[in-house]
Amino acid sequence: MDKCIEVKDLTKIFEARKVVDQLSFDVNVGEVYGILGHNGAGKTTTIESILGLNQPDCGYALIFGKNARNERKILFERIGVQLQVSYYQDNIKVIEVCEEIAALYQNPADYHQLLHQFQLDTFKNQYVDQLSGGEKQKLSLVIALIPQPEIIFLDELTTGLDVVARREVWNILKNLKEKGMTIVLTTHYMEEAQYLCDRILLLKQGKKVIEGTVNDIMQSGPYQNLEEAYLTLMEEKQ
Ligand SMILES: Nc1ncnc2c1ncn2[C@@H]1O[C@H](COP(=O)(O)OP(=O)(O)OP(=O)(O)O)[C@@H](O)[C@H]1O
Repeated sequence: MDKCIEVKDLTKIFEARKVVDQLSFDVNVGEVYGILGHNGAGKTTTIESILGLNQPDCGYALIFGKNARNERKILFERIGVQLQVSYYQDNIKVIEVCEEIAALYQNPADYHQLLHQFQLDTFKNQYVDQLSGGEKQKLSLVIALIPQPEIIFLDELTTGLDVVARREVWNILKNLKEKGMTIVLTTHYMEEAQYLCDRILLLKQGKKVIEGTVNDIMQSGPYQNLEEAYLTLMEEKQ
């Protein structure tokens, strides 16, 4: 299997505390890879290191064999990103954000179609800061998909979505996976991880607890479901 992301001994220190601690893992092309862990486990920091948004103190992270800090321009066209906190210009409308983002890429997706797919048609002329939390989440996924990326990074994408919207997003992500897209996501929803992820990494205080398919993780103990496995494994590794 071809790997498109390689993380090796990644360590990030904030204020003398290792929030990511010698973390190593690979993501294969076409895989949905989920990073799970309690609040503050280091999930976002790991993604930010991979994306070159922070400088690791030790180790490295590569996308398509390249360091995102040094080769941002080359990687830019190939990656879509949705982060937990998105900043938009003041007084900008949904359609204007999409136009601006699309203008940055050589071969952007048809954002009208994406807005339609995410049922955001009716909000095209609404100001972004007037959108509900869930609508903003959906817009952030539209924006991540505009580059027609090969890999998308989704940081708690479905947090704040209602049950129906969450399932719609799951189906969209399944379709993207079927078309060969690689997806790296973080989530606090076990059901979501179980439904979407080919492999899962459990992270605790920046360290790998276990990595594998849902089946691998379930078979690592006498667990009834993924949530029980998660709670037990996270508890054990004190
Ligand atoms: N710029 C920073 N300066 C200092 N500490 C930071 C900084 N960024 C993150 N941290 C700390 O690093 C730890 C890991 O944060 P991170 O955002 O990666 O966690 P997370 O697993 O994504 O959590 P959550 O599930 O709550 O989103 C936290 O304790 C956080 O307070």
